[in-house]
Amino acid sequence: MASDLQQKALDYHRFPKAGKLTISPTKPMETQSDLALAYSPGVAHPCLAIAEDENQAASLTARGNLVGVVTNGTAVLGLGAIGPLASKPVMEGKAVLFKKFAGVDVFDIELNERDPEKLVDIIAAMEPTFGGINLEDIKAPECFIVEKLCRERMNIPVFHDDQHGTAICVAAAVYNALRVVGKDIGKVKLAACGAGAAALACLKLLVSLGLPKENIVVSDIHGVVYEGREVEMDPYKSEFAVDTNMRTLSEAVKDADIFLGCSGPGALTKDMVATMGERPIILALANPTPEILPEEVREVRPDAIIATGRSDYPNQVNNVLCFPYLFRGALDVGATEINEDMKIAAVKAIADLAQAEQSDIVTKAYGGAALSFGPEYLIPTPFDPRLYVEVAYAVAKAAMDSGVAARPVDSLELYREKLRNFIYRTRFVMKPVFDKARKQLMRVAYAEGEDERVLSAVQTVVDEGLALPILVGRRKVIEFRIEKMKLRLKLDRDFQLVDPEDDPRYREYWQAYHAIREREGVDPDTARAHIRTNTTIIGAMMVHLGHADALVCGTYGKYSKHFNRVSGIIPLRDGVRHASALHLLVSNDRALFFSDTQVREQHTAEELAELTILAADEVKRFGIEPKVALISYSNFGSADVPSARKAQAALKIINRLAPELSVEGEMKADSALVPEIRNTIFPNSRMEGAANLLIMPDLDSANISYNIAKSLGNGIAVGPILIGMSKSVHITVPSVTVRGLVNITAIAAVDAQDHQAGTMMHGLASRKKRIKGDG
Ligand SMILES: NC(=O)C1=CN([C@@H]2O[C@H](COP(=O)(O)OP(=O)(O)OC[C@H]3O[C@@H](n4cnc5c(N)ncnc54)[C@H](OP(=O)(O)O)[C@@H]3O)[C@@H](O)[C@H]2O)C=CC1
Ligand SMILES: CC(=O)C(=O)O
Ligand SMILES: [Mg+2]
Repeated sequence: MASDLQQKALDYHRFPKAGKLTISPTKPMETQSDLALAYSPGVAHPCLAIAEDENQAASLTARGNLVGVVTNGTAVLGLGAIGPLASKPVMEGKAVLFKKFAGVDVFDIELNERDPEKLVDIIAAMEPTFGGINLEDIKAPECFIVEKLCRERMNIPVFHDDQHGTAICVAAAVYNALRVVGKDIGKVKLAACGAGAAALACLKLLVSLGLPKENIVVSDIHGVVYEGREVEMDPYKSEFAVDTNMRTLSEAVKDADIFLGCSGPGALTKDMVATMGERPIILALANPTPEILPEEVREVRPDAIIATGRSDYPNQVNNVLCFPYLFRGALDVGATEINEDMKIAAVKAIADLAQAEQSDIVTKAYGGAALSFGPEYLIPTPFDPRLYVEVAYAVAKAAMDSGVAARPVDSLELYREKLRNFIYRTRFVMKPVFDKARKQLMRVAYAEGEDERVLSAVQTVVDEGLALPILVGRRKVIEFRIEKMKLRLKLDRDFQLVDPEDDPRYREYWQAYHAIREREGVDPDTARAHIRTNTTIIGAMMVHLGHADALVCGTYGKYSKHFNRVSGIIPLRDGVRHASALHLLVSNDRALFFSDTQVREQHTAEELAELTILAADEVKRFGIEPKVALISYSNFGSADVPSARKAQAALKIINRLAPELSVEGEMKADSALVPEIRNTIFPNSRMEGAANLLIMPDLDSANISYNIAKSLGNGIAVGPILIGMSKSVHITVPSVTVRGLVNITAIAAVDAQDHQAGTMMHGLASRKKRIKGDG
């Protein structure tokens, strides 16, 4: 297992390109004119503007979003002083986390310098380069000096992540854990193992939150840090020295309510844990190997609440929950430092997220109800997209309130909106769907099982544990292509096969198919021929007969043909008149849904209203609150054209059937997407902010606008998602990519789960019944 991880980690870093980072330009450099602007002579102008007013650097260069992750490699994770070069993978890792989780750019700087004062000189000299400095893995006590002097000398945030990032997450976890066990922070006893950067900062923050200092006993490698100790002491440790006869960690741990480990592997034993107080809280945070493993704790103390720094156990208390978002907030308002108010704001935001009542949207975003506040969920998971919004917002606000924001935002509400937009990029957009798909594996049939894109996608589906694939296709062809493509797929282990040329269910399928379609001109011979030759029909029959939970088809041929075949077998959902298709486009700053992009050429007002409600339900599956705009050539009655009248009528029906929906119209696309434009012409819009679901008047406009948006931007397309069917059937398009097939598989799987559980969103039938009931 360990060597498997080792090999995987080495391969991950080595291939396809060495390391984890690259630099990519944000401006075009295609023409001579670009060259003249980016470099000499044009570049002189931004230089002179900054020489005149240094604040201009924030808008003329990347500095305002650039953080230096700086180390000297003296306390690299729990690996010790392995040196600056060996620390580089960790620093590149931090850089990737900054970028992926919070859009912050990072240069990782590994310095060959152990002398704290010289280190400060080097770091301070880099101030013109950066908007902030994240000190990393510099050992105590030098790190305290480095941080203090840098903060004094520099006018940008300097933050030692191992101290304060860890402390913020620990404080949030302890605060929540105490709530779970019903203990008072003012009365608990804490034993700390490790008296370095992380441990001492955690203790300071906990004391400032009300944990009495006299209730804390700290140990390091030499045992308890007591008053009068002379071995390996420094002023920072001395602050926590207590007047006690205890000399060992075992003595300190006895009857303690909390163990805080920021030391090294295996420092806490089962025997020690056995002596702790009732319902002990154990934070074993050394990385990569904690002070004790959760399973060892459970052997002796099943009543314990356990957190580690690792991602493979529940309750990952790791500074990754904090540093990307804290810097996001600080940079966005040009904070000159990170002060106590900003840290406390981050603690509160993180703690509140785990405790927050989860709306059905958030529950869906986490793939079901599993994550509810309690012993196994004290603190949000690192992939929780809400961290980005809530922590950055809280920190930016605290910076502004405490007067350290050099560039305060005009409106905190608009700022929050901007943060929300960031997280809805594909990684986050698809994640809730992927998580839910993994929870209960569905059997997904692929009608074009011989297609190489399908085979590649199925490899990913198997690797990521998203579904149980069933390939429809000829055995020989599939086996040959798997071999040729060097895939690792194995029949029966990884996927099931339905071979149209040789399947024992042939007779059952054609007879059932004939029974469905005998009054539509399908005689037994035609039924036999269809089942022998048409894989979409086979796939749809599998779903109909319960041999598969979902169908994915459409990698070749016309959408309408696939749709006609599928809809001849799988009826519409109760209360739905017509199926429709939804496309999602995820760009850098937003997730935008378009409907109906594939199915019907024209819609009546009633049909438009119904497809809007169904599409909005689908949007909620992504954990996104739909904001719907009915798009037209006309802006709120500015033109008397049929599409405008249709949208106006549809809006009335939607308001009656789904009064809770945030929907407006009719409006032009720019009014929908740019609230400032809409507000000047129609200030009383019921839908606030930018729309994320665009309902187009007809198929042409939906498909054309979606394709233009897709081609112009660098957005990632998801879909089409077929909505309105009574079972999970999804028809993709011939241009689909492998990633697109993986995405639609997860969507089909989740759709199938909801159909099986009967948890499709409110639906039209129940809405219509309710309206009738209301009279
Ligand atoms: N989960 C998280 O988010 C984070 C976890 N950490 C982890 O915390 C640990 C310490 O990091 P950091 O504070 O930056 O490093 P420092 O080098 O500043 O401090 C390490 C401290 O741990 C003590 N220590 C080491 N091994 C043992 C042991 N076996 N028993 C008792 N004490 C021990 C050292 O004692 P002495 O002074 O006597 O050498 C020192 O006091 C690392 O494992 C790191 O991975 C750190 C930051 C964040
Ligand atoms: C997480 C981290 O920063 C550490 O273990 O050092
Ligand atoms: Mg660290």
